[in-house]
Amino acid sequence: MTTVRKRCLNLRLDLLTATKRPRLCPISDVAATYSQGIDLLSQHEILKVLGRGDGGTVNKVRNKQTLAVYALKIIRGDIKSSQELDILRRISSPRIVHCHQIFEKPSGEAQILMEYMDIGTLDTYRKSHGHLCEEVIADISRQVLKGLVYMRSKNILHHDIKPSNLLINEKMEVKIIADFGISKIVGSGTNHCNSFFGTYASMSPERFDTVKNSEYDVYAADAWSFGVTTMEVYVGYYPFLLQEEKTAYWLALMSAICGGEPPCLTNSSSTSQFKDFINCCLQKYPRMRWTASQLLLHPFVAEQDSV
Ligand SMILES: Nc1ncnc2c1ncn2[C@@H]1O[C@H](COP(=O)(O)OP(=O)(O)OP(=O)(O)O)[C@@H](O)[C@H]1O
Repeated sequence: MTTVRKRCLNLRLDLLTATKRPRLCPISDVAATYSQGIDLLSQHEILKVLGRGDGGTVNKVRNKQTLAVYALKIIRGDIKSSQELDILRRISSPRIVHCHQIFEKPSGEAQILMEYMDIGTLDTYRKSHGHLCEEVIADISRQVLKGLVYMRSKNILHHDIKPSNLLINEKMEVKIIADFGISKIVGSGTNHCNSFFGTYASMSPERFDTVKNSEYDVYAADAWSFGVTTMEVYVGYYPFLLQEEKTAYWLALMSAICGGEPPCLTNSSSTSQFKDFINCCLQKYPRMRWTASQLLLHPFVAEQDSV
């Protein structure tokens, strides 16, 4: 059996039907407008396909009249879509990829017109730029944490924070991708941790524990995923050492996340502040883990944001 470092991407536990959908809270403000019966695809020229996810396809498009460039996500009608749209309607933050318009077809297809993030995902940015220094990581962290704090203020869990769900534009603004087919709106009476959507690799230990997880602050899961993301972007690989098991890969991943000690920065070139910051994110027990608001006050992030 070889020990390997392996990124587990896009693996989803197929428990959709076994999980109760959360009750929706009243929508307090509307960020995206509804396109009044106008098919957004017909108003735009497709320039290229930016990517394909579980929920649909994202295209780079240009408005035929204004020539403005956007990202247009086309979602097949499925169980995830309506909640994704509910969440999109709740959010408006400079730290979340902005959604301009939504159009729903009677067939169930939804079209979401978003701001175009020209640099791409943090994952591709890191791969093309090689090692990112602590200063850059601190700047990225600060922006993502502000996004998480905002989401919390709207009672939204992301549940899939990872490098490929963070987008960057040429101004080096980092925004959380509106991949909210996985996210949850927190209402009462629902166990939000008892949900295995999302990428295994970014899941916090308590999300694997269906017995105890209702005892914890559900938002702690996003802080953990943020910590794993930050460490991965810095060291350049997924930070858990996994025993490769051909028959039960997800069990190996679960045992690494739940059974072992959380990863930490051991290299002498990292500052003690950064090591401590990672340590605060990757606390195995959610009650010990810092919240996004607390992490924003950590010296690793706060000292460059003191104005
Ligand atoms: N606003 C945007 N600007 C630029 N590129 C985008 C934008 N939104 C998405 N993309 C690109 O499209 C890809 C697919 O995005 P999408 O949200 O559909 O799927 P995903 O998050 O990769 O997968 P899944 O939905 O299965 O989690 C992204 O990885 C990114 O490269």
